[in-house]
Amino acid sequence: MSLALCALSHTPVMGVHQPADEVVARVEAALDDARAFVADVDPDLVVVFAPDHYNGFLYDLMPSFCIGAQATAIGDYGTSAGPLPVDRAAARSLASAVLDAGVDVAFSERMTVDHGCAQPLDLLFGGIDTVPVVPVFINCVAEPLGPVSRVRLLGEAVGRAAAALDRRVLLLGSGGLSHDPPVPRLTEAPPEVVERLISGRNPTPEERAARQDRVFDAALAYAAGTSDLMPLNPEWDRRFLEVLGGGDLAQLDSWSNESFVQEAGHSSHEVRTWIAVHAALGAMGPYEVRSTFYEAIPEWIAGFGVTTAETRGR
Ligand SMILES: O=C(O)CCc1cccc(O)c1O
Ligand SMILES: [Fe+2]
Repeated sequence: MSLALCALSHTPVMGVHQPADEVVARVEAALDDARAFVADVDPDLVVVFAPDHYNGFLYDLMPSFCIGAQATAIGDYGTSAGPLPVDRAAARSLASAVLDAGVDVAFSERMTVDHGCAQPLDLLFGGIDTVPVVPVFINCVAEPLGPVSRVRLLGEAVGRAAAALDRRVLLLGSGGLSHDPPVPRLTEAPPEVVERLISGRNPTPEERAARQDRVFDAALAYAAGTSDLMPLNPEWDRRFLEVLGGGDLAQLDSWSNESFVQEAGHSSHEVRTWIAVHAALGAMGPYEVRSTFYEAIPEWIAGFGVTTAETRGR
């Protein structure tokens, strides 16, 4: 058995409105490093920890965490659509081990995932259907959210269970870092938007296009400096990455949910996926970061990071 880690930011604006050529080249080089790392690991199972943006998980029933045994990607923002090749037996075994460990993860035989899950698979594997996966949803946007300590415990439980599978497992995290894109919030949205957050599954193609265009327009304004979206916070991002690299993840338990929002924006909660993969890898002993990249990219509304890591000594 072996565990390896790759965590990366996602952003729907990638490839649509590009930053300067040299920024794109640096990101491409970081992704090349990550792809080489993943090719070397040659995983036969990818456990992908991903948030959702009111596509698969809405307020009709919002779990904190959910493991999928069957899952379909919606193909938003040009990411791959269709069924994920979920290893159902592995999904069941991870879910029961996590429940045994005292973390009340939800379980789905009809999970829907969006770009949060599909984009990292597209970027690293060239599609969503090239390697068996187990998707693990982590609620990162729909307040109220539990404390990050629970995400750490989820990650540790998944890591121990994944290590017991006797497979070459890649722990893949998707999201963050600091960013505050225009995602509506239940407590502030007008009634028709609230209704969409509760029961707006399967929008029409026109509704989906309008939503995506709003995000693209917001990115253009943000890059032009004419937006009132909160700025990225590269200092916060680097501090966060340093804690993860150091391996003492319990340090994050004192970071309040409010502090994430105030310092790094609402969607910085997406770093919950990074905490989970590092906790999962760390559950089997000390780890070493193999490559790390960070750049604040306003054009993509993203504190953009790419990290690879594996168990020390491997
Ligand atoms: O579609 C949405 O609701 C939000 C899209 C979105 C935009 C910028 C950065 C992200 O991480 C992200 O997910
Ligand atoms: Fe996101």
